[in-house]
Amino acid sequence: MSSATSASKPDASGTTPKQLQDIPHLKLSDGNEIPMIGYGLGTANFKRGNKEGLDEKIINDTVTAIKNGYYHLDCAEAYGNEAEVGVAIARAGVPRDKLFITTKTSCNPGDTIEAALSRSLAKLGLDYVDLYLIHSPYWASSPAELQRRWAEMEAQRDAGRARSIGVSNYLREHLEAVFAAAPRHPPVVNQIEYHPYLQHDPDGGGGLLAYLREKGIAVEAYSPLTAVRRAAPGPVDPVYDRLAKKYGVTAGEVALRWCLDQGIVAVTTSSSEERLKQWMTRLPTFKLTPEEVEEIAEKGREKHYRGFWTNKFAEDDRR
Ligand SMILES: NC(=O)c1ccc[n+]([C@@H]2O[C@H](COP(=O)([O-])OP(=O)(O)OC[C@H]3O[C@@H](n4cnc5c(N)ncnc54)[C@H](O)[C@@H]3O)[C@@H](O)[C@H]2O)c1
Ligand SMILES: OCCc1c[nH]c2ccccc12
Repeated sequence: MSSATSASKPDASGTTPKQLQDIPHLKLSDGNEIPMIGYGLGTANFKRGNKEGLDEKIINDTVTAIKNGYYHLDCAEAYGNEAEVGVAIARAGVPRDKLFITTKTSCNPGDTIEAALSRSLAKLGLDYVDLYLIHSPYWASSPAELQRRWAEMEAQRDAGRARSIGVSNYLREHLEAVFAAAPRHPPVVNQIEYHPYLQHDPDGGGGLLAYLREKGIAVEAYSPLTAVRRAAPGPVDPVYDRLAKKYGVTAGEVALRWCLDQGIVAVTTSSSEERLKQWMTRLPTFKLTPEEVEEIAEKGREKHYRGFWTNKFAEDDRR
């Protein structure tokens, strides 16, 4: 099973806040380590339309995030901004081995994983990614297709072009299909929407979290701030507010800590430098007790909300 560590990544660039040393890392079942706060490029910063040329705002926001210690970047070919991220990585000047870069393949019909990863690496200006994910299982029409694609993912890990490989938005049934083929390199991560109003096991997910634990698959939570924003107001508000007051932080920081304190990586985002700084400096300074984690979970189970992979994506609420 993957486990949280406080392993630090000492930095040589001089741009890193001291607090980065305290951002926890999670040990994945393949032995690699992932920073438990990720900066997402898929909501506030995805590229709208088929715009030609580089979007300077995306580049600048990403440089700002990296310079504030967000060394784990969550990209995808579908976000249309890997070239901007590549420029930002080069401009930020942080050594490659200090960064943790994830991207995702859409598994478009007629495409191969090898070709998709080659395109992503070229845009990112990298020769490997730290984590390569299959963005969703919804392109597949049979278990055999999921198995064939997974074998292609394994080949990329063997080739050293993806240090770790995983999936996103997979339900238990999709993972069972992958495991039925006895993979040589099982998925080490499932990136899923996760917050108090979508805890999966009571959501028809068929014991997804328990299954992930059993298989040693780490959870990455995307949209961890849903209960303080898209789905607010709701039953967790008074608990978030009480704990925010207790720890001298914002409700958003309590929401992020709720993931970390369950050993779950939080993939969040913001284009506000002030907020990014606040998260990076304050998140390592407090911890929820197991009772507080459970209190939020219990209140969260009173409401259901899913923002992504419904028939309609969450409203565009870029901030
Ligand atoms: N794999 C997938 O299918 C998938 C789906 C959705 C998102 N993602 C990834 O996860 C990342 C994060 O997703 P998200 O944006 O939904 O995460 P999130 O829930 O953390 O929301 C982040 C947003 O909340 C805003 N915000 C932060 N603090 C706030 C506050 N106190 N009050 C109000 N608003 C506040 C931010 O400015 C930002 O726009 C994406 O960029 C993407 O990389 C992946
Ligand atoms: O991963 C976030 C959801 C998503 C899937 N495909 C996209 C394309 C653009 C922006 C977001 C998404």
